[in-house]
Amino acid sequence: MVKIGVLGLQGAVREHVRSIEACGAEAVVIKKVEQLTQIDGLIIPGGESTTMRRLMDKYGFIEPLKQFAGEGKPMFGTCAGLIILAKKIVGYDEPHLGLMDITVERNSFGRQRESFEASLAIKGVADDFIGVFIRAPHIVSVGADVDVLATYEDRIVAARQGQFLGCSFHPELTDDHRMTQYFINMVKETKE
Ligand SMILES: NC(=O)CC[C@H](N)C(=O)O
Repeated sequence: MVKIGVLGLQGAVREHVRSIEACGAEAVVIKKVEQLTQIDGLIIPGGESTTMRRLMDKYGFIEPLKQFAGEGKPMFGTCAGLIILAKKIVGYDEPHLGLMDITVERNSFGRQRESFEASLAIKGVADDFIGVFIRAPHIVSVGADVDVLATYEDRIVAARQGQFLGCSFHPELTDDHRMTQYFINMVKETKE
């Protein structure tokens, strides 16, 4: 069985654990760098990217996570986690992990739409996936190696670049676990 880590510093950690377990995989909440050796893939959850970054610095996660990626291990960033993975963030000089070749914009769906749900067609996942968006970022542009998986109102909201998967919405907050399953399949394929 593959072991999927969920970065457990801040945000929707338990919800991802529940979704991973619903898919029949083992979930490990990652609170210490040493735990990274136990897992085959990592989910960086939604929450608040600036707070998460502060805790990543405090607990020394930045370099070890870059190394984890360097080993080819799959990583999935959802919402704030997507911002953490991105190479560029609109309005900021420096990225966080800077691993996935995308530019993201934070809180980009406007104040009046702080949170909403939308039905999405996600390539390789589902034609009718309910995406829960909470102060969500969107992907402004992608590099040549990045596959756009879903758009909403002409904005990119899910993408994949080889070992990296990212989405603007929270795929762990409903009982539809197909997006989580898609990531688990990426992890299985990498492990084989
Ligand atoms: N639901 C979320 O993860 C929101 C992301 C948050 N707006 C941020 O910029 O980090």
